[in-house]
Amino acid sequence: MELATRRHFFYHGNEEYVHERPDCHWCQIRSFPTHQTTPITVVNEVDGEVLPSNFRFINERVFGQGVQRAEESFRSGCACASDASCQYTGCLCLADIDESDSNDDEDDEMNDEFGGRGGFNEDGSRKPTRGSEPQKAYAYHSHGAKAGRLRSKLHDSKFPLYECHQGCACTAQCPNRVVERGRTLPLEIFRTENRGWGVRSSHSIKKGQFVDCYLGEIITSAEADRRRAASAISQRKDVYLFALDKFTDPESLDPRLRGPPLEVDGEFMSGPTRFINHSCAPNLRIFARVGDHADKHLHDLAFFAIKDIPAGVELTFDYVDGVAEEGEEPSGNVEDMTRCLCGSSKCRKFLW
Ligand SMILES: C[S@@+](CC[C@H](N)C(=O)[O-])C[C@H]1O[C@@H](n2cnc3c(N)ncnc32)[C@H](O)[C@@H]1O
Repeated sequence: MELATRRHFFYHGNEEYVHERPDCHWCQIRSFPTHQTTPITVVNEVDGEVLPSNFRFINERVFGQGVQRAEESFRSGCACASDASCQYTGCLCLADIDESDSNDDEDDEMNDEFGGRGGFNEDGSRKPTRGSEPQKAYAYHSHGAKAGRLRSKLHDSKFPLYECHQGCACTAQCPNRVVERGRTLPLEIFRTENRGWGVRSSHSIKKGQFVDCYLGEIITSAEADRRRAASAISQRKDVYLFALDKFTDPESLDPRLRGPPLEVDGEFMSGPTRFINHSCAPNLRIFARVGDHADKHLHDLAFFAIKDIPAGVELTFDYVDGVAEEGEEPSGNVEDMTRCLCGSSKCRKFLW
């Protein structure tokens, strides 16, 4: 433990050191309401390194300059009288879908969850849409042992997840509020042997289970470009910047969706997911999640498990998901590229 942090750790209650609290990672983590139930912890059993002192833990996203939620008058939610209704087409949050799309299967494999009846093709691609809005489907298993987990057909897809939210008539227990309810797992940031910090959980995680969101400062694309240009880590700055481009469409009637999209910068303020490393054979994937449809330009980035993950196994995602193919030869000068140390048999050898 860093000397200053060590002193602070033992004397954080002492008024003399109260000014150090905002910069103390331990105080930041400890202040979160989830600290008692699903804490974030930091361990280093490898070397003397501590988390970057210019990094701050946050538990909700921060809006940068020029970034705003939709005005109240544009906001809307479902009017479902019971939470159970939010799994069906009558729910405004899933409104554009055919009756047959909203099936209620308990088990994908047995019932072929979307079974050709729903809004998805066999390869996970979306079926043709009616009108300009894409169809929406209830993304989670509705009951049984898998309740609340992402349906298997979505694991390989790029579909956004449409959830109920605070503006809806349903309750906070509505089954279609998985991401909104937040992280339900403790996460540990740990020092890896060769890739800096990584993340794991002391709990086993089931395939389809929600893990956490990628948090950070939401900034305009102009500000993101400015930060890229000014960054001490040059093009690697991109590893902390995620574009909120799921709904970007130059022809959109909504000017906020015409692009360029907003971006999330997690380098200096974020949650534990900012420390998740890359693997060419990952156990997590990121999905765009929408609550209020008026806030599509601010959609969430939600990590879900795409495999059963035993307790203590490192959590990883593919940094270039869908861009790089297995066995693809690296383009560019290999000397200038960063070697991938994921260790998987499917390793593509380079990060970028
Ligand atoms: C988003 S950060 C992940 C957390 C990081 N390990 C840390 O200590 O802050 C991304 C950086 O982690 C390292 N990294 C992540 N995955 C890696 C991998 N598979 N092989 C080598 N380095 C990796 C690279 O240095 C990369 O720039």
